Amino acid sequence: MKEDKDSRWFELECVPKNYIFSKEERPQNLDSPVCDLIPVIDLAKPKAANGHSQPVEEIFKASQEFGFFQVINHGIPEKTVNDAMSVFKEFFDMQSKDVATGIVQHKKAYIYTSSTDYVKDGVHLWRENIKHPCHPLEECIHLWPDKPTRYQEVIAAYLVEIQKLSSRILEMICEGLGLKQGYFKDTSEVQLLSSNFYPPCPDPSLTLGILPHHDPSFITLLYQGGSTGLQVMKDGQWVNVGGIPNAFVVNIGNQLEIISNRKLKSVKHRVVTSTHETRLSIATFVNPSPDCIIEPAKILVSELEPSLYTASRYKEYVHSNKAFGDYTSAIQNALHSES
Ligand SMILES: O=C(O)CCC(=O)C(=O)O
Ligand SMILES: [Fe+2]
Repeated sequence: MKEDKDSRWFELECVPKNYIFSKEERPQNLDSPVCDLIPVIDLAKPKAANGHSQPVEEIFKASQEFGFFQVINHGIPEKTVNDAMSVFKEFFDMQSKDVATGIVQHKKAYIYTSSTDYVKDGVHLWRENIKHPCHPLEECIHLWPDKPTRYQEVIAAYLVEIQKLSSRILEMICEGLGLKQGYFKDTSEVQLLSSNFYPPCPDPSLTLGILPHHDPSFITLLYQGGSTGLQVMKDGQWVNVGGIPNAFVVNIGNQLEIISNRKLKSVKHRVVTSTHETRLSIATFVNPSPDCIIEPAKILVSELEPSLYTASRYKEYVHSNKAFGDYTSAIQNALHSES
């Protein structure tokens, strides 16, 4: 660590031992190119004269093949997104200056974890994170951080837009699957926000920003600015997702894989670090409501295509899979344990 007491945990010349993953878990081939096969879908494309509109078909194909796609011309104002990014930047900057900051803050209904959060066999991720529930929005807002002072207002505005965009995308997925319109309407909400700050790392070949995982959501909408670092598993290889400013990365989560009876894929992904780039991301999880029973849609099950999953209540699924990591219960119960 530098002598300067204002220096932050990542301002180092070498990676400390407790951030080094085992040889098997370390990323390899960090220099591989961006995978330009992951579709970038223009949501402003005109509707086709008959049949499905073009985005519906593109979204469906991408969700089958990659479980991931990016959307552009999505209608969320640039200012709303930029404001949210700058609030998170300020939030993470403030954490390092706040002497009272513990390793984990579980204040009100948000959970901040610093870089010294053991994730795997005593190894830390190269990141800081904040998570909080978002639904119902009016009940959640005042439980979020109140510093920076704009946090609650700016993030609420961002989530209103994300809710609209995610409903639109889910409707297109419905159409692609042949489910009736509004299939997800009353059972899906933007339930959880998780923002990550991944600073530059002296040796990215030793560290990870986030472990390989599947999302426990219907869909996840991720804003990553123009930065790189997100990798997706494709045919047994990690491939890089390109950084496109103003685009949202959308991925299919486990619950939609179940409902679609595996027509759509929930695909493993992770984040690797960079020597020179700071990555700031905002992930928003569109999840089923806690009491929703998740099972393959009846019309997608037949004698030829039998159900591949048994029904389970979403909240039970979340608890038994520790879907949101060590703080799963705290997150699920956040609204009822205000302190
Ligand atoms: O921070 C990122 O870019 C990835 C986040 C992610 O995959 C998640 O939170 O599930
Ligand atoms: Fe994820």
